[in-house]
Amino acid sequence: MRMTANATIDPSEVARFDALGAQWWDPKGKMAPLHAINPVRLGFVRDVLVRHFGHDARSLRPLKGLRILDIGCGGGLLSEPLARMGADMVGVDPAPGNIVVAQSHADEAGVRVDYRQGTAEELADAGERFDVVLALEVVEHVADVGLFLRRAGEMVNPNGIMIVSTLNRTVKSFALAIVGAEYVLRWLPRGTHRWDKFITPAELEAEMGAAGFEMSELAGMVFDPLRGEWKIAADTDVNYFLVGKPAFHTSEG
Ligand SMILES: C[S@@+](CC[C@H](N)C(=O)[O-])C[C@H]1O[C@@H](n2cnc3c(N)ncnc32)[C@H](O)[C@@H]1O
Repeated sequence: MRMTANATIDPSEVARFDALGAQWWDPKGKMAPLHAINPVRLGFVRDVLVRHFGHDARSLRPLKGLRILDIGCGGGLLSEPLARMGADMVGVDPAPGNIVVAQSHADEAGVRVDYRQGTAEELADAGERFDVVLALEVVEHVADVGLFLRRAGEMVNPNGIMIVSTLNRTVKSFALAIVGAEYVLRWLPRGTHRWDKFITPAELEAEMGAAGFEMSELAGMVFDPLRGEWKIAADTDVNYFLVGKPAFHTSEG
């Protein structure tokens, strides 16, 4: 496997994702939790973007006209549906196996996504610019969160937006995301997450600030056991989203 040596890369993390292959798109496989949260997070991303850019939420292609970068795109679980919503999608991931899976799935589905094997840093160095930069469920797997966000942030247009989702570092997240999800329910393979790499919203906001972004929205995502589904909520104790706008350009979308 060829992998780019890079400051934000934790090679053992990337190797684990690289080995997933067909598991990426199996809703009952190792990535089942991502499939379970996908409708809710796609709805959240769509709503944030429609509001920010003043698009028509009822349109069949509400993201038309937006160039979006999905950093750490994995098998393409986000890139593909966002492309269906009309976005001009670029998906980047350092794991070559992920890009092979994502590309062949998109080809079979007839969806156009520009997938690239590489890192945020490489795209930033190449001068790429986007209306939207997404890093969903990625920062807890990178080697240097501050550097990752700075390089990702460089690619956001002045009127653009960055959305990051991750896991909070709380007693509750240790109980639910590590003990519950990996050991009791076995939703995820053991060792998928390291609790010490989780980041609190205040820490993430500070890192985003250092990258030149101010927080415009903080939202939690929780599992509703009565309905058996995930939903957006004020509770950020375990899973959460942080939306940031370039700090020097705050008033309009
Ligand atoms: C939990 S998966 C999330 C995949 C996708 N974002 C999603 O939510 O469906 C984490 C992904 O981040 C990628 N990754 C790890 N370190 C990275 C880095 N430094 N830069 C970009 N992506 C990275 C992994 O290869 C993996 O595909």
